[in-house]
This record gives sequence, C-alpha cells and structure tokens, in this order.
Amino acid sequence: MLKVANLSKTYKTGDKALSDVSFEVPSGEVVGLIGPSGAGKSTLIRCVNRLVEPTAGKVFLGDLDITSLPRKELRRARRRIGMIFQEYALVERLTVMENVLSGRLGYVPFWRSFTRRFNQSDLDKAFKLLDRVGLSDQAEKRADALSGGQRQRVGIARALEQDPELLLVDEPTASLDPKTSRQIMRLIGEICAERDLPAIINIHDVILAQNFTRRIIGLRAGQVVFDGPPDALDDKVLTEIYGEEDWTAMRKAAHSDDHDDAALVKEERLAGLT
Ligand SMILES: Nc1ncnc2c1ncn2[C@@H]1O[C@H](COP(=O)(O)OP(=O)(O)OP(=O)(O)O)[C@@H](O)[C@H]1O
Repeated sequence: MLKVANLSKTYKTGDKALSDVSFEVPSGEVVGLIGPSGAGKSTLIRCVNRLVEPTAGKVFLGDLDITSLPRKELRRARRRIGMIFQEYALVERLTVMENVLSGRLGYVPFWRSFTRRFNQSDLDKAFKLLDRVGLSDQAEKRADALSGGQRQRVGIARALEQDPELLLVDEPTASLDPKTSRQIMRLIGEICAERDLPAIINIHDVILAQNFTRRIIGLRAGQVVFDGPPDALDDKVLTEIYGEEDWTAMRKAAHSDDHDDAALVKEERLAGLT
C-alpha cells in the first residue's frame, strides 16, 4: 500500500507545485491522476520515489517511510517501485530481452550487470513477462525496430522484472495512437489486478482515465480537488479541474473512436486476420 501524507513541493524557482496532498492507494488499486498542464502531476509521481525531493510531508510504502531514507537505502527502496515512462526510456541498441532484463540491474552485483550476465531465473521471468505483454516472438529484436505500442509493452515488462510493490506510470500513452493507448491502459489494469499491485497513472486523457481506472484523483494548481470513482467525474467537477470545455463534444469524439475500434476488430475477424 502507498500512503502520501501532507506532501508539498516548492521548487527553488519559487514554483509551488504541490500543496498538502494526501491520499492512500491500497494493493491492486489503479489510480488515474488527472489535471491540466502544470497542475503538479509529474511532480507528485516523482516525489513518491524522490526523483524530486518533497519540501514537506511523508510518503510510506507499506511501513517504510521513503521520505526519511538516506541515499543508499533510498536506492534499495526504489527497486520496490517500478516506473513506466511516456517515452519508454529503452536502450535503443539493445534487444527487447536485454531491455527487460535491465529491470534487474538494481539487484545483480555490479560485475554481473556490467557483463550483462543474468541467472536462469531472471531469464525465465523475463520470457514469461514478454509472453504476458504479447512480445514473446520479439525477444531478440532491437528496441529501435519496434512500434510505439510494442516499446511501451517492453517498458511494462521491464518495470515488472524488478517485482515492484508499486507502479508509477507517467503519461504512458502520450506518444501513442488512440487504439494503442487503450490497449496499453487495458494491459496495465489487467496486470495490476493479477499482481494485486497498486499504481498511479499520470494521464492527461480524461476519457482514458475514466474508462480504465476505478479511482481518479484530480489535481489543480498543486491541490487535490477531486478523489473518487470515474462516474462521479461529471461536467461540473471536470470544469472545476480543467476550466470551461465542451465535455459533451469530447465524450462524443471518444465514443466514435471506440466504435471505429469495434468495427475494425469485427472486420479483421471476418477477414480471418485475428
Ligand atoms: N524542475 C522544475 N523547476 C521549477 N519549476 C518546476 C520544475 N518542474 C515543474 N515545475 C513547475 O511546477 C508546476 C507543476 O509542474 P508539473 O510538471 O508537475 O505539472 P504537470 O501537471 O505534470 O504538467 P504537464 O501535464 O504539463 O506535464 C508547474 O508550475 C511547473 O512549471
């Protein structure tokens, strides 16, 4: 379980990015973190594993107070937190398998990580993960030969290779087309359910967040202005978070996207492609 208590962050520039943010994420819960640009979503995700140092407040992973750990212990604690990034952060010239195995680098002794020698159980696990994310036939391909969606699947498998207790996901679909975005969100949700893994997903697309998470936290100007189920996110709340928008038009557009998807899948089935 993750607990964030009274977290605040003011950058050296004087920008107040987070003010007194508190929430808990129990095991297996996937939280969509939404809010306009500059609301503090990335800062919040990064404060959890102290890639950004909070100015005040606490972060607990289970009983462990992440915020009070000295550097060396923080490194150990970070192994318990998997991160998935918008731009995938893969090593382009390495193979898919090597990228997944790099998720273990925090665990293996330095000399072994240097020679990239991994034990059989790491390899077995990586193969299983690649199978789970639908890439078992791509293990030897170089990362730079993959599509965006495939890259993000590698990013997911890599995060899982370290057996995390928490997933921090930063704009996982920002570089993907709508259909692939939905597939990636579905995959993350399924994997968290299978592993009883809590996750926070920073996602700018409200409709995606509503369709693929069961709880949404809305940030505005560094403060939590909504914390509840997707159904409760009505036009009034959305306007409070984002300001005035035509929410009906936005929903219609997303809905027609869904229909296009469904029609495509049907056509592919009829043509015997899937
Ligand atoms: N390294 C930094 N130094 C100074 N100010 C920063 C830094 N990073 C972010 N900020 C400021 O903190 C506030 C929150 O930024 P943050 O990137 O967390 O928002 P965000 O909700 O993730 O936005 P976006 O959706 O555009 O990525 C903004 O006012 C931003 O300008």
